[in-house]
Amino acid sequence: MRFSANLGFLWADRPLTDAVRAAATAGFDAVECHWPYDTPAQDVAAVLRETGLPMLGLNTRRGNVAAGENGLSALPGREDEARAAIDEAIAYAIAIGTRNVHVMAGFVQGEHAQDTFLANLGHACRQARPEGITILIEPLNDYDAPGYFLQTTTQAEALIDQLGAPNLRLMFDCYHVQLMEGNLTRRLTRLLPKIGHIQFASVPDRGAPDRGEVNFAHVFAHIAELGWTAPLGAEYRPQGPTETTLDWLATLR
Ligand SMILES: O=C(O)[C@H](O)C(=O)CO
Ligand SMILES: [Mg+2]
Repeated sequence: MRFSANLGFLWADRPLTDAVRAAATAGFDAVECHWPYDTPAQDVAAVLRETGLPMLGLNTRRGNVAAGENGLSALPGREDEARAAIDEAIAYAIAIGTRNVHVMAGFVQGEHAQDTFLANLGHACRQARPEGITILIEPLNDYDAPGYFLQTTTQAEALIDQLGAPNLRLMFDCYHVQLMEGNLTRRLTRLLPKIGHIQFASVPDRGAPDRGEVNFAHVFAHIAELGWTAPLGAEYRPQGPTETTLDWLATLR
């Protein structure tokens, strides 16, 4: 199994460039991040060259974070901002060689939200495709992100089918999926052709994967049996310094 350190949570107390170095030292095979925009892309590109780690993915900006926003792309009336955030994310991804951009939907419900999300995703897929970039959508659980537009893999699958863009895929975060829908291994098997990236954390406390209600040794073995070889994203909140939470890296590899 290969693993990617999600630097939105792991080593989140360090500048992004130092966090990349820490992930390389700890033995990760790749990194991914949430919102890298405060760090110049050329600095990130340089540290990725230095360490040899790929940055697998990044997110579009959330909007007005102080006002509690968590993405713009399903918000009716905010299309210009949403598309600017998408274009910015794709440009940043190109600059650092990242192949996945997660387009964040936002807190909103309803039919207009669905139409808006589909239209903005269409824009994202069209912009990203010539660059070889995949657009990801990720269902978030309703306990941590109440009212988020995209909450289940069933909903994400319907959106992917409806848009029909070859470079639109599902970010399957085992943590969110277990909380909302469960049945992880059957769901991974069925959805595999539509999955662009897989993430994990213990459930329900979003800690390291060697605890909680999900047996990740079993889930990871199943993912390997399915033929998935890309690094899996460790997106958990370390309780204490990240280095002290990495025993699982040796045992689950
Ligand atoms: O929270 C998550 O699971 C995400 O992967 C993310 O990118 C930020 O919401
Ligand atoms: Mg996630």
